[in-house]
Amino acid sequence: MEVAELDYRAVRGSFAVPDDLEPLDRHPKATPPGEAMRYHHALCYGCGDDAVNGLHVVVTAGDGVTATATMRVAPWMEGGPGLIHGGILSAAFDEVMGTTALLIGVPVVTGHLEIDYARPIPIDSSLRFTADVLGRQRRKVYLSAAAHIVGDAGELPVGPVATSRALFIGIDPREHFAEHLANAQRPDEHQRWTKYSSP
Ligand SMILES: CCCCCCCC/C=C\CCCCCCCC(=O)SCCNC(=O)CCNC(=O)[C@H](O)C(C)(C)COP(=O)(O)OP(=O)(O)OC[C@H]1O[C@@H](n2cnc3c(N)ncnc32)[C@H](O)[C@@H]1OP(=O)(O)O
Repeated sequence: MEVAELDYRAVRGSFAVPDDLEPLDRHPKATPPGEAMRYHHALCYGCGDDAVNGLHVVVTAGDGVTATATMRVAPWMEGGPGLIHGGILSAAFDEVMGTTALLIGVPVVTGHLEIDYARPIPIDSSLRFTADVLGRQRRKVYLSAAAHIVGDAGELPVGPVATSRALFIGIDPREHFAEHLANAQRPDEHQRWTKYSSP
């Protein structure tokens, strides 16, 4: 089978925050600071309580357009011996920032995500994330985040173990997810997001 060559000039991915950002407001109904942000469904790979193979990230709203999050690095997340797999960490950043964007009242999907891996992250670590909405332009929402290993006494070390930046794109969930709903593990749970009834 012939494999089409990827034209890298056509790849849109880049992270550059534009100069002419629109004013950013915390949505009046956003989760109050200090409370858990629970917007996804119970089987969400990133945050769902019922996702047996999930990350179980817990995101907590902060002040303004910021949030914090926690995740324990479980043994099944191993990549290099004794260390977290880099793709798992990127999924955690994706979840944290995609949820943080909801503070401005815009449901989003990831358009571009980039990670800098600064230090190895051991299995059994507790990670603490901080995330900020940097700005928006039309449907484009720009975020950054950092991860620290929480010490035994709950303290944070000086430098982050990883940092991330991402561009998320605002969507209408009813439109965006409609044609894929039949593949959901529990299609009935998504009725509030979709305008079509499940099969
Ligand atoms: C059923 C119920 C579920 C319950 C939850 C419902 C509520 C949802 C709430 C919250 C969910 C949050 C979940 C957070 C955690 C997980 C997040 C993920 O992992 S999401 C999965 C991975 N991401 C995708 O699967 C996207 C796949 N891509 C697409 O679907 C499209 O490409 C999409 C929607 C992103 C954009 O397509 P277009 O046709 O709508 O819009 P265009 O015009 O192409 O882009 C809009 C603007 O964005 C720029 N843009 C788009 N992609 C870009 C990129 N990669 N790099 C740079 N710019 C990009 C464009 O240049 C354009 O910019 P200009 O306004 O013209 O300036």
